[in-house]
Amino acid sequence: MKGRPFRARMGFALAGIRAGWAREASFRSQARLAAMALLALLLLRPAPVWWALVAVCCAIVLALELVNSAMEAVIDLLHPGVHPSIKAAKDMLAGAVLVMSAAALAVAVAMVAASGPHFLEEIGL
Ligand SMILES: Nc1ncnc2c1ncn2[C@@H]1O[C@H](COP(=O)(O)OP(=O)(O)OP(=O)(O)O)[C@@H](O)[C@H]1O
Repeated sequence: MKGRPFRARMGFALAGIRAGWAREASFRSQARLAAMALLALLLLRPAPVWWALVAVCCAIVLALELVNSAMEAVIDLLHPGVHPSIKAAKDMLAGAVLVMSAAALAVAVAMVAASGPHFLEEIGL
């Protein structure tokens, strides 16, 4: 299975994103929030650094969500039963997504605070 051509590996990665979308409601919710962030960027048109910051935050949250789902799937396959260590592992994975989501929210608030006044001025308010 190793050493496949780049095109095939890209296909696997896209299939992974499609699987995350199809199987995980939380991935779909985070993807919708990322789309709203893009809309806010298009409306507010802040400095380029904000585009980069928001893009990196959205990408990390979505990537963590995929890692979370992948780990959960493997854990459930390897050990279908209930176990306190599995609870700890799954809760830590969820915690990782929460930590990054909080950071992304902070960046979004800072971006709106920084570029909101300029936007209101532009539209005459
Ligand atoms: N096999 C298990 N053993 C022990 N605790 C588990 C196990 N599976 C899930 N849990 C715990 O039960 C709680 C709910 O987990 P569950 O996976 O149902 O919901 P979730 O974390 O919201 O995931 P999802 O996003 O897939 O709905 C969590 O605290 C989780 O750690």
